[in-house]
Amino acid sequence: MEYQKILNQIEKEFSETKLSGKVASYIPELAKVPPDKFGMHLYDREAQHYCFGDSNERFSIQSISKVFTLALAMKVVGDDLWNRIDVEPSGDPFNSLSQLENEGGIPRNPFINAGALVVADVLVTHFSNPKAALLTFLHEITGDQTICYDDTVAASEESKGYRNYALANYLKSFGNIENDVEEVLDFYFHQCSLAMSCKELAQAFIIFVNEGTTLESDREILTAQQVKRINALMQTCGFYDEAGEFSFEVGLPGKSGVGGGIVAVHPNRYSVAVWSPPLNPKGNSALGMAALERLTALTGFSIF
Ligand SMILES: NC(=O)CC[C@H](N)C(=O)O
Repeated sequence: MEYQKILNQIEKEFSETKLSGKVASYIPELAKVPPDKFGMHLYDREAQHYCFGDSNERFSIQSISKVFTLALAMKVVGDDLWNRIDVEPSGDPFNSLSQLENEGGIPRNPFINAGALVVADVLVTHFSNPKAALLTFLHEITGDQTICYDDTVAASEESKGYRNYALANYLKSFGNIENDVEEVLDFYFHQCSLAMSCKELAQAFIIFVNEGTTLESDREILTAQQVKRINALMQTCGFYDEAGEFSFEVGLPGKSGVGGGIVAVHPNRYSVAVWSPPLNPKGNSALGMAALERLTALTGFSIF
């Protein structure tokens, strides 16, 4: 498959496009990111790299981090995790509070903020230094020791984190947060602040392409069964109330973040990351979704 040709075509097609959408501003630091950044990186199972644009520039991965924390939590607590979080699409925005009341404090899935806060709580319970444990995990799967948190972004989100404070306190009132709310939120804001490039994200997500094993170092990080479950969750819940639309347009499991990044995987073929900061009304990168739609249209295959 001539991936580089296809990527070049996507870059060309969108170079003239007038950007729609708005850069996230509820986290003040994110509002400073230039809206015209655009990059894409595809990494295939033969360990070949294809890219264009700003694919080597690090950006705030935000909710994409929820895939990493979920993977780590599944490794450390196994199926017990599912006593505290469900695996159903929410059909609601990522930061919604409303379902929690009717559903007794059990979040619909691990990718909405409520679910990710419970995952964060699991990691805070399990590790004496959860922030260091998450970095070690990322360094292991990417082989890159320089990936780290952006403390300025974490502090910026904390300063305006009213909704996540509300969610964490509400979950705690149902007994679904074990630790101190401040400690869980500090971990959560840091995981969201992780700075990674499209290339690094595509490399990290290759484990979801390659049955849980890294390509270059051949390390088994997750079992094939765990990968099946995480890919299923990305497919059904990775884009909140736009998960159906992403499936319909792109046809791959994936995860977005309000920093404008999207990562998607084609099991057994490739992982791909795209970055364009302006978001559509559902909080997903507008250009990123369009570019991935072109990728599966031009290659002629998706998982369906
Ligand atoms: N969808 C996202 O990327 C949201 C993550 C962001 N840190 C928040 O909690 O609001």
